[in-house]
Amino acid sequence: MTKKIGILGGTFDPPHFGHLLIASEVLTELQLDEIWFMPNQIPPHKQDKKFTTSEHRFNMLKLAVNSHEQFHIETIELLREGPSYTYETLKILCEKFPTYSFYFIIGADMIEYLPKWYRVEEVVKLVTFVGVKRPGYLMETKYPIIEVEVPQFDISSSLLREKLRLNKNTAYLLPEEVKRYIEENHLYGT
Ligand SMILES: Nc1ncnc2c1ncn2[C@@H]1O[C@H](COP(=O)(O)OP(=O)(O)OP(=O)(O)O)[C@@H](O)[C@H]1O
Ligand SMILES: O=C(O)c1ccc[n+]([C@@H]2O[C@H](COP(=O)([O-])O)[C@@H](O)[C@H]2O)c1
Repeated sequence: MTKKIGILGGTFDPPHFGHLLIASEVLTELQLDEIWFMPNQIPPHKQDKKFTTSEHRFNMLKLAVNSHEQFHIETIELLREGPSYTYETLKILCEKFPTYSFYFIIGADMIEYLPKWYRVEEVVKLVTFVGVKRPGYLMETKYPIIEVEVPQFDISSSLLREKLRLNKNTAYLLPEEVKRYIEENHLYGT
């Protein structure tokens, strides 16, 4: 069976409504069958930073995507040790699902960073990149990208980590279930 799959790769530390918004908009605009949220083990470009454990990031993502029947989690990168190079991942997924077409969703910050991706020239042959705007970043790139217009939402995991650390209001920025999980597990200084 052929399927059109959108992949949203990320660190999801924590997942927020910006992630869910772009996934939902791309799903409907491109008439995809499913979105696979794909948390990485070690983001290739942030190898020197510290992250919340894979287990907590996975659990939070599960709570975030639970209520949407076309949203799924792909754990391939979480199960692989070392930096999660997208090229390595996509090679495996394309072999495993030869009849699927993959659409890799990235925000404008990542579009700027694409020239530094490991074997990006090969990556563009494996997937269609779908770019979405993000406040403060340009959409310009020499790589082939489909742009999907989404309402811009100036929110990031870094902003949320900071707000949670300072015990500031996070209502309407992330799902309540995720917020509850963060508090119960005392993540981000809560
Ligand atoms: N508010 C947003 N608008 C558009 N794209 C977004 C938004 N938030 C995240 N993305 C995109 O989602 C993907 C995964 O992002 P990631 O999990 O790293 O979250 P982040 O908010 O960018 O995190 P951090 O602040 O820690 O860098 C990336 O392609 C990123 O560009
Ligand atoms: O493969 C690479 O070289 C590469 C470099 C930077 C980012 N990525 C991937 O791009 C996605 C978004 O990254 P991030 O850091 O915003 O979570 C995520 O799936 C990363 O693994 C991939």
